[in-house]
Amino acid sequence: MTSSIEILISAQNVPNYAHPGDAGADLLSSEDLTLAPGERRMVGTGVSIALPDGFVAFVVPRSGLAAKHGITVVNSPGTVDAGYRGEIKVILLNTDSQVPYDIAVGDRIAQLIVMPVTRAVFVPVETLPGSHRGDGGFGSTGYSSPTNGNQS
Ligand SMILES: O=c1ccn([C@H]2C[C@H](O)[C@@H](COP(=O)(O)OP(=O)(O)OP(=O)(O)O)O2)c(=O)[nH]1
Ligand SMILES: [Mg+2]
Repeated sequence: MTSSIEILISAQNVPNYAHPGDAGADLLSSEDLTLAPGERRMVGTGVSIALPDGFVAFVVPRSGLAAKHGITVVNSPGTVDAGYRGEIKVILLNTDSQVPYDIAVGDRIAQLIVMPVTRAVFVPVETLPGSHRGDGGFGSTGYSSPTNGNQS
């Protein structure tokens, strides 16, 4: 069962969840523009929100735009802090090297995911406690299926 919270919003177009249970509510462009091949642009949404303390909103790409047109969000996930009251902007990138992409007012350009967030109290120490993984990372476990014995 999906939980929900009320979020105060000031918006020309309120973000909408396309289906019950969707994690992302679609953000609409407040501008007409064309993204040239390879162009990066900060695009307005006309949306400002007042997130309750203890929540964050992430601006993330739409998979359809990415798969069909190579349009992505450069800083994905874009972080909207609880205290931010400005307009949510989407930093779009046209990754296609040849085809421009037209955006009209009202087009769904990205989606917003609201999540609870935990703040850390960082405690500096000389030595960290050990762990099974240790400092292995960046492909240390290999790439093929771990069941076929080939760890390369
Ligand atoms: O995709 C994004 C990312 C951020 N923001 C807004 C909300 C966020 O709270 C604020 C600052 O974002 P962030 O902390 O990622 O950017 P910064 O470069 O660290 O800026 P600042 O110094 O203002 O924190 O900008 C957006 O509207 N869209
Ligand atoms: Mg910041």
